[in-house]
Parts: sequence; structure tokens; C-alpha cells
Amino acid sequence: MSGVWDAPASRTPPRTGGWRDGDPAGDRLFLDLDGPVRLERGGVLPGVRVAYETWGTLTPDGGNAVLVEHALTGDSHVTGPAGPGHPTPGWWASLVGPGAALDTDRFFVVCANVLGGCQGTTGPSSTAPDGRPWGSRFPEVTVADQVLVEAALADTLGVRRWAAVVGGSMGGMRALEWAVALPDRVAGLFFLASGAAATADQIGTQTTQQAAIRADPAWAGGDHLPGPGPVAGLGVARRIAHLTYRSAFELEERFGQVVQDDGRFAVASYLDHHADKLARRFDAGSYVLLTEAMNSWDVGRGRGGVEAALARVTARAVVAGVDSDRLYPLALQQRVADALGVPLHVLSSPYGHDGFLVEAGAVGTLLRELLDS
Ligand SMILES: CC(=O)SCCNC(=O)CCNC(=O)[C@H](O)C(C)(C)COP(=O)(O)OP(=O)(O)OC[C@H]1O[C@@H](n2cnc3c(N)ncnc32)[C@H](O)[C@@H]1OP(=O)(O)O
Ligand SMILES: N[C@@H](CCO)C(=O)O
Repeated sequence: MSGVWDAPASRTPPRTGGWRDGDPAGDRLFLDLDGPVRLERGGVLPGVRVAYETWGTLTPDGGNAVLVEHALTGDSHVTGPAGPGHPTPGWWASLVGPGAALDTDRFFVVCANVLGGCQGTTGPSSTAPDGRPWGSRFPEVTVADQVLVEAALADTLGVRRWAAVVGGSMGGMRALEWAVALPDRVAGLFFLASGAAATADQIGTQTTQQAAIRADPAWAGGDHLPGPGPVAGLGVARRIAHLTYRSAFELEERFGQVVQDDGRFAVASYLDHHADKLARRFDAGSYVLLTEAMNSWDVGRGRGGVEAALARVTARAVVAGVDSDRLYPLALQQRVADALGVPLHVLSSPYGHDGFLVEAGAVGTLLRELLDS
């Protein structure tokens, strides 16, 4: 397996939590992992900080834990209002809580900001040992590296085997990597709107988004000065990405050729809005790093190919996709379902790839199916 931890976690927090930063209103917990952390592509990090949140209570045997994996611009905040450390309200807010699909009366739910992210876990905007941001010096990371960091978190929390690992989109990649790399630690797998390996179409749109960021003079080769940074480039990247996240049908129904009073096409105004919102809350360095991790995603790398890798999975699996998803079309989930010998669940939705976030009710029904089986 790629990526090796040379040292155990430097802190052993109590089972239901780690240490908090100075903000008493913050609901994130933190774990510091000592390095050196050797990454799949050859880079080394001297240590990694992991920001995470938990809901519910871990049972003494550690068997009721569910790991939720966020997507590209998500973070640890699955549920709850926006607040310190998480600029958006919970992205699957209705799915976690007492009586919810991820029922916190039964399950201990965990979500961590991904390695390379910008909401508390070590990433390009974090401070390197020399006191300056990592910036362009941050090493390339892969999905396998991200899962190994999460495995160290699981060890520290006292979770030997997850009741389920759950994720959509980029989160689905980490969920699948968990089930393949560490099959004895995953009892249930929920794989949604994702694929087993990056497609040329995904790599094409993601490298185009990266080019938009790099074309912004404020990118400064990945070492932008403190301040807003390459917000214009990041905004263009988000506009391109957001179009891939929604369906042509939905955009046509909502916006058509309508021109607003301010002279902008309504659809352009909508994309401007999403661009502005992301540029205010997300680091361009993390955006480039994480899209590159997605570009290099191939669960079959070094394992004899996708089907051979998926043959390692022992978890009960629920595999689902969205019928209008043009970025992660159903054929990608069908391949995973076939290899795992399970049916493909198709969510019917006009919202395209973002259906994995918007159609929370249907997602919850499938989650219950997995967790109650
Ligand atoms: C797994 C993860 O964690 S990924 C992170 C998820 N969160 C994000 O990506 C945050 C960005 N938001 C989104 O991507 C989407 O809003 C989703 C997927 C979360 C939800 O989708 P929807 O509920 O369908 O929202 P939609 O895409 O219609 O956007 C609504 C916003 O567009 C704005 N909007 C709609 N039409 C227009 C227009 N013509 N001009 C300007 N703004 C417009 C609305 O005012 C609303 O703004 P607000 O979000 O600031 O309140
Ligand atoms: N809206 C999601 C889509 C990517 O899966 C995000 O920004 O993370």
C-alpha cells in the first residue's frame, strides 16, 4: 500500500473528541499527526493536522461509527449552521441527527476535512515549518494518501471497523479507496455519484479549471501573497465546474435566454453568484491540489486494474448515481455495482451531479437501506 506512517499520532484525544482551537463557539476538533508522512507520489510532510467533527456517541466496542466523506469544496460540517471554521451550513444537514438516516441516537458520525483541503486540515494554505504558507511547495497528494490520514484518525478515535463509509463525488472516491485498501475496516460502503477512476472528460474539465486559476496573475505560481489571492481565476474555475455539476435540462428550464434588468443573462448571473461565493470561501491552492488528486484517481492503480481492486471489497455495498449526471454518468457507477455484484440504484433528478447533494431525501432512503441491512 502506498503512503506509510512512520510515527503514531502525537496526541491521543478522548474517544469522542480531540482538542479544540481557541474558539469556544467552534465545533471542530483537531488531531495532530507526527510525521514524516510519506506520500504516494514521493512527497513528504513533516506532520499533518486533521480537522474533524463528530455527532453521536461511540459505543464501547467502537462498532457504531460511520465515516462521511465530503466532496471537492465541502468540509467536515455535514450538519449544523455556518460558523467558525465552516463558511457554509451543513451540506447534508437533514441526513444527520436523532432519527435521521444517519441516526445519531444509534451511530457515531465522523467527518474530517480532507488532506490538502482548506478548512482546518493541512493543505497548501497551511503554515509550513519555516513559518510561511506551503503554497507551491505542498507535495502532490492522492486519494490513497487522504485515506491513510483518515485511518490514523480512526485509530485515534478507537474505531477499528466503520459500520459504514459514505461518500458522493470526490467523497465516493475516498469511500471506495477505504473499502479496497482496508477491507477489514469497512463493514458498509455507500458509493454515490462517483467513479472508480478519473475519466478523460473529468480530467479535461478539471485541468481547464486549473488553467483558469494559473492564468490569474494573482496565482503567482501557487505562492500568492496573503489576501484575496487569485479570486478571478478561481471564479472562472467554479463557473466551468458548476456547469458540469448541473444538467442542461435544468439550466434551460430555470434560465433559458432570460436577460435580467442588469443586462446579464440570468444563467450568467447565477454562475457569477456561485463563483463569488466560492472565491470568498475556498483556497485556490487547495482547489488545484484536490482537482489533481481527482485527476490521478484510479482505484486499480498498482492493484491489477479496477475489477481486480474491487474484488478485494468485503463490505455490504450500496451503489447509486443520478440519471442526469453528465460529469459522473451512470455507466461509472454501473461498473462498480457490477464488480461488487450489487444492483445500481438510480436517483431520478433534474439536478445533474449536484443531485447527490440536493436529493437528500432519496439519498437518506438508500442510506437507511444500507445501515438497516
Ligand atoms: C459534498 C460537499 O460538501 S460539496 C459542497 C456543497 N456546497 C457547495 O458547493 C456550495 C455551493 N452551492 C451549491 O453548489 C449548490 O447551491 C448546492 C448543490 C449546495 C445546492 O443546490 P441548489 O439548492 O439547487 O442551489 P442553486 O444551485 O439553485 O443555487 C442557489 C443560489 O443561487 C442564487 N441564484 C439563483 N438564481 C440566480 C441568478 N439569476 N443570479 C444570481 N444568483 C442566483 C440563489 O439566490 C441562491 O443563492 P444562495 O445560495 O447564496 O442562497
Ligand atoms: N458542489 C459540489 C460538487 C462537486 O462534487 C462541490 O463543490 O463539492
